Amino acid sequence: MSSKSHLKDAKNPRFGHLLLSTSGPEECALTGSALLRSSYHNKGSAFPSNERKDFKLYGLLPPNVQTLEDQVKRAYQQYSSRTDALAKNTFMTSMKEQNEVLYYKLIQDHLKEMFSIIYTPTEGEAIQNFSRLFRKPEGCFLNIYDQDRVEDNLAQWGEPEDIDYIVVTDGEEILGIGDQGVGGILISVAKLVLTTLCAGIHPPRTLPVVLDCGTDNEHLLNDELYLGVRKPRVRGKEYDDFVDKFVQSVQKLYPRAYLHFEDFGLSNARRILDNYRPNIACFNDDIQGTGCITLAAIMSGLHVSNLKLSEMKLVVFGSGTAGIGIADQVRDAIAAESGKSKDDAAKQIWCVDKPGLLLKSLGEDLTIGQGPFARDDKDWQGKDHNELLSVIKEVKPHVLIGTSTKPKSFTKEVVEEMSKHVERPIILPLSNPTRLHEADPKDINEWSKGKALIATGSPFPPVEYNGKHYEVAECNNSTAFPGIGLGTVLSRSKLLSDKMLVAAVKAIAAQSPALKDPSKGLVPDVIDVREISVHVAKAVIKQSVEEGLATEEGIPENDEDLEEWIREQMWEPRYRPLVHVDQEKASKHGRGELGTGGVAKQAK
Ligand SMILES: NC(=O)C1=CN([C@@H]2O[C@H](COP(=O)(O)OP(=O)(O)OC[C@H]3O[C@@H](n4cnc5c(N)ncnc54)[C@H](O)[C@@H]3O)[C@@H](O)[C@H]2O)C=CC1
Ligand SMILES: CC(=O)C(=O)O
Repeated sequence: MSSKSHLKDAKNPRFGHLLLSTSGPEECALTGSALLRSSYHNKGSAFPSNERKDFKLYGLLPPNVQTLEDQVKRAYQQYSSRTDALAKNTFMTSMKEQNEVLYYKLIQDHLKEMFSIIYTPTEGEAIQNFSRLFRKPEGCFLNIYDQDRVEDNLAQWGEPEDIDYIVVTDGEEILGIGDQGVGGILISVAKLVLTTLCAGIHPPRTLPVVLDCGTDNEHLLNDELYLGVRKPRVRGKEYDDFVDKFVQSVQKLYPRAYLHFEDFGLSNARRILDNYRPNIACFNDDIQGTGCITLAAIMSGLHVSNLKLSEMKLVVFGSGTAGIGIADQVRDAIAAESGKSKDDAAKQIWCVDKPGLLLKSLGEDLTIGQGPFARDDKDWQGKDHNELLSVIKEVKPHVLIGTSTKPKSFTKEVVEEMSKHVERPIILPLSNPTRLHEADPKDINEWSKGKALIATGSPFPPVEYNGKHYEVAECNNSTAFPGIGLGTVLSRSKLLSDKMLVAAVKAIAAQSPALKDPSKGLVPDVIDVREISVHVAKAVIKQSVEEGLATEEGIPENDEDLEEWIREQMWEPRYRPLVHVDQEKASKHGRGELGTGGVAKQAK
């Protein structure tokens, strides 16, 4: 377990109200080797001599004092010596356990290169191998067979004001690789790493959680080293009670925390979101985050094609959590832009899944999310609706989205058919990991003769046609959820409303490089994501204030001040001076990690 600091609210001289502290000294009661083992406070070879003296570190470190930059240089050499992606990922996990500031600084300085290592696709591999690679636990493990302990287990992470952001998964539908049981904890960890990297959410104020409900993954059930509950997944009332117990405990213990649901299975994701959204500030990334980033990509593609949302026709291939999340977001945006009813707006969207086009006659086989998009059977009588290609021929869509996990399903024929009817087909194969993409952007580009506007779920290199280069944007919810979370956390919004999400989409779309140059990405590049997050957070905060949902009192009214206020509260990886406090003072803060360790309240 690494220790965490208690970041106190501080007065900002300029605005005169409370801010999360990002500067100034941090209090720490740990000394000697306990301090070196605290990943949040550890500076390793960068401890300055005064801190070596005050914190009893002499003799525990080699004599030369290094800068963070020196450390990054050394760590990057070590990272580069690992030859395969998974080995690089495990190296980074160890680095995080040893020194969080160095970990975040190393990634920040090599963001483009390391993003796919610490996130999809390589994190997917790490999750699949969780029980084999396991060395040190991170996060909160809650067990459906131990429901009475949920509140106590969660209470170990601090006092009511200590936690801002929780990511929780039940591990059922991870990153396109299905049920990973308890290994899902690593997606909660990875998404929180992104909130820090991309939006400056303070690492010690976050909490990754897995709800271990068993697994239906036979491979894991038969693996003698599997670390989770080795039983089939619990479903039905017992599952719902468990989720509810968790949510109620979070509300009781950490009433300020924003709850991010991640990678729940198809049958639960939407139900859970619909259930809690009216009452607490919560978010489902696969539904809403994916919906937001994809709508932003569509909006910038439509801008290039000079087309209005209300004229656009969209086919979604793979109508599960992400596909329907996108369909919802697009439908709502069409309705808002055109004044159409949601039902009429839904008529611009055709959803395809395993049985082919979703038709009303599928009845109870349709999920609650799919229902509103199912088409009248009579409109398709005598027409082939079983294959994607025939649906494309009939509908002649402007936009095709893949969230099916079916690789190579956007065939040459499909892409050629789309290109026949539309000047600039917008084609977004979003399934992760890379091997599951519905098509390779290089092929889409060739088959459409350079006309397609493409974005993908995982990173791809630029493509070329007739000597011209086209950037392939990564359309991944990682560009959306950190800024949405930052805005909701900073405004202490009671809820995350639809309008706050729309505001976020507009803020992302407005920053899309393709607006200025159509050969550039349809959504902003990850390298710019911190800046994008400031704009997204600003839009979210303003909307929250407008709807009377924000409870933070000191939000500046004017745009420039608001931006500065946001930036000042974003955590950055740099060493802050440490001030030694005694155990007695530390325990007043309620976080045991300020003490010498071994206290029940000691956090991660
Ligand atoms: N780029 C991004 O930001 C995101 C990408 N994704 C990716 O989208 C994919 C789907 O994720 P979820 O929606 O969470 O999974 P899901 O399991 O909820 O949905 C997948 C859907 O595809 C359907 N499907 C499977 N095989 C099919 C086939 N042969 N033809 C037509 N439909 C088929 C399934 O029946 C299901 O409805 C994953 O690969 C995931 O990594 C998900 C969220 C965000
Ligand atoms: C990106 C993401 O959330 C997924 O692939 O599921």
